[in-house]
Amino acid sequence: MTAYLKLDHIDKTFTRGAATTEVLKDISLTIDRGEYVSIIGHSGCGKSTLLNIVAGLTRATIGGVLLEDREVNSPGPDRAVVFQNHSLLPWLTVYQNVRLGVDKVFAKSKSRTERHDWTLHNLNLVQMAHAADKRPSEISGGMKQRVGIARALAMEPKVLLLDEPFGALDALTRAHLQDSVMALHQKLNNTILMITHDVDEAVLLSDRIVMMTNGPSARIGEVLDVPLPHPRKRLELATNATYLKCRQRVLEFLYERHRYIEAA
Ligand SMILES: Nc1ncnc2c1ncn2[C@@H]1O[C@H](COP(=O)(O)OP(=O)(O)OP(=O)(O)O)[C@@H](O)[C@H]1O
Repeated sequence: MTAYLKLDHIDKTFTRGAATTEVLKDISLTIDRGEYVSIIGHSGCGKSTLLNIVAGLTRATIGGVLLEDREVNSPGPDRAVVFQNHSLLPWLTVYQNVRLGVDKVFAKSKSRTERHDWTLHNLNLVQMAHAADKRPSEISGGMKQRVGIARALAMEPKVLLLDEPFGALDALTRAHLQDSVMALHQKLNNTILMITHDVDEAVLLSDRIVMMTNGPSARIGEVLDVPLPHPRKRLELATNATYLKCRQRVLEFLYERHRYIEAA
């Protein structure tokens, strides 16, 4: 069986003038359809660079990405990205922000009425249909992230790329949104690749956690399976032995074996 998403021997070197920095070294990973995979690692190790390569926003120096056996060379609606800072267009309403993507992707395959219904359907999925006519400045940070997720889902991507989607939110809003993303994953069974700094978030949400070593020349240090059945409930997991073991394993990797050393 071929991999759904394959990161194949990726190296990435940035060059500025005479200076070159090798950020990623020989990254290989395969992700199955419907899997939720998180990438965790210290600041600056190259997580966003890797996600951008999968998104097609940055080219790998060596190696590449295959999605259903097709090489990824540019951005496309089959790989929708949700960034830490929502990136909604401020002059458009919530509805229009989602509709814009829907019109772009489904201009030929859906009628106007279908595109309207599909936009509302996706706003409903993230419980934001009630704010359809509001502008981004009129809604909270958590709500903006929900709209960003609706916009991404509305493109029916093969892979959803989440770049620290909860990073800018307060703890409670973050927990609510994590629960929503878990519920959406249960319902839609989408394939998700997420970057996070947060160990609990990684264990709570993921089927597998990819741990990166520190840069430069960051590699995949370890991949951990999280064998907890879905749906998961955060309160029950707090005392679950498997959860605690996974959490401990990631903490050991990050804070013992691959401690972050501040540049001098
Ligand atoms: N366009 C670029 N040109 C040169 N260097 C870059 C470029 N983009 C990223 N880098 C460098 O690559 C390294 C990895 O950056 P990246 O943002 O991918 O790390 P990260 O793990 O996502 O960090 P954080 O967790 O802090 O967001 C950093 O040293 C960064 O300075």
